[in-house]
Amino acid sequence: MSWEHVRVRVTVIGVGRIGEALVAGLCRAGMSAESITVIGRSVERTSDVAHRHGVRVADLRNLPDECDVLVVAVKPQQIEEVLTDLGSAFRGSSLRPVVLSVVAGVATERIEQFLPSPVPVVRAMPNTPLTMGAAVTAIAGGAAATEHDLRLVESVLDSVGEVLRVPEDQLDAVTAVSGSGPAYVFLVAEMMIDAAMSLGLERVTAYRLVTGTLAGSSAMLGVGDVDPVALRAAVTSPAGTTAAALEVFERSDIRHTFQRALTAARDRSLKLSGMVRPPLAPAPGEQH
Ligand SMILES: NC(=O)C1=CN([C@@H]2O[C@H](COP(=O)(O)OP(=O)(O)OC[C@H]3O[C@@H](n4cnc5c(N)ncnc54)[C@H](O)[C@@H]3O)[C@@H](O)[C@H]2O)C=CC1
Ligand SMILES: O=C(O)[C@@H]1CCC=N1
Repeated sequence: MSWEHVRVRVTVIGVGRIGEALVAGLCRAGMSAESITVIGRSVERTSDVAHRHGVRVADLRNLPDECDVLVVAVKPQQIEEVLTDLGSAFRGSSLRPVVLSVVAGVATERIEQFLPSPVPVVRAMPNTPLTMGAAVTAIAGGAAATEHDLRLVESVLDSVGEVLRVPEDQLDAVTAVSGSGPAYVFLVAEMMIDAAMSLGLERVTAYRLVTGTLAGSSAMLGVGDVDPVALRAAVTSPAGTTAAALEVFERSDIRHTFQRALTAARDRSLKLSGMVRPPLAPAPGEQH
C-alpha cells in the first residue's frame, strides 16, 4: 500500500511496545504523520513517542475529530478502563471508526459490549517486526465488522507487513505462534551467542555470526513457498557437523519442548480473556 494518494486516519490508544512499533511502521511505510494520533496514559511517554515520530497527541476525553481506525494497544488488564472511557466518548460524538484491538485474549464480543452498537470491532494479532514493516498479522472481524471494515484494516496492516484472516477462535493459537514468536527467535539468538562464546569466540564475533546467520536464514524463509525441512536438509551433510548438532537437539526432546511452550502461550491467551470483567452497563431489565 502506498500512502501517497490515500488518507486513512489512525489513532493508537496505548503507545507501549506494540503501539509504538505500529506508529513507527506506519511512518516508515510513508503514512503522513498528520494522519496518526497517539493517546497514552503517561504524558511524558506519550509526548516522547509523538516527538520521536512527529505524530499528534489526543486523549480519551478529547478524541480527534477524524479517525478511521482506532487501535487499542493496552494490556489485557487495562482494556476495561479504556473501553469504558471509549464507550462514553463514542456516546457523546458521531465518531464511528473501526476499533482495532491488538490486545491478546480479549474477544471482539467482549469489546463490543462496552461500545454503542453498531461499532465495528476487528481483533488483530501483530508482532513487533511491525517496526521494520515486516510483521505478520492475523485478523478476525467482530459481529458488526463489514467486508469494507476488514479491507480498511487490511490496508493499514498491509503497509507494515503481511496480513491474513483467520476465524476468531484461532487467534489465541496465532498469539502463541506469531505474536510471541519473535521472542522465541531472540531467545535462540541469545543462546547461540552464549554457546559461541563458550567455544572461545569473542562476544562481538559471536554476535555478528549469530545475528547474520539468523537474518540470512530468515531471508531464505521469506522467499515465498519454501520448505524449512528442505532448507535444513541442504545444510546437513551426512555424518557432518550439522548432523552432530541436530542429534543433540532431537535427543533433548526439543520438539516436545516447543509443543509445550506454544501450548502454554495459547492457554495463557485463553486465560487472559477472563481478566476482563463483565461490562459496567446493566443488562436489559437489570436494576442499577
Ligand atoms: N509486545 C508485543 O510483542 C505484542 C503485544 N500485543 C498486545 O498489545 C498490547 C500491549 O502490549 P505492549 O505494547 O507489549 O504493552 P506495554 O505495557 O508496553 O504498553 C501498553 C501501553 O498502554 C498504556 N496505557 C495503559 N492504560 C492506558 C489508558 N487508560 N489510556 C491510554 N494508554 C494506556 C500504558 O501506559 C503503556 O504505554 C497487549 O494487550 C498485548 O497483548 C500484541 C502483539 C504483540
Ligand atoms: O506476551 C504477550 O502477552 C504479548 C502478546 C503477544 C506478544 N506479546
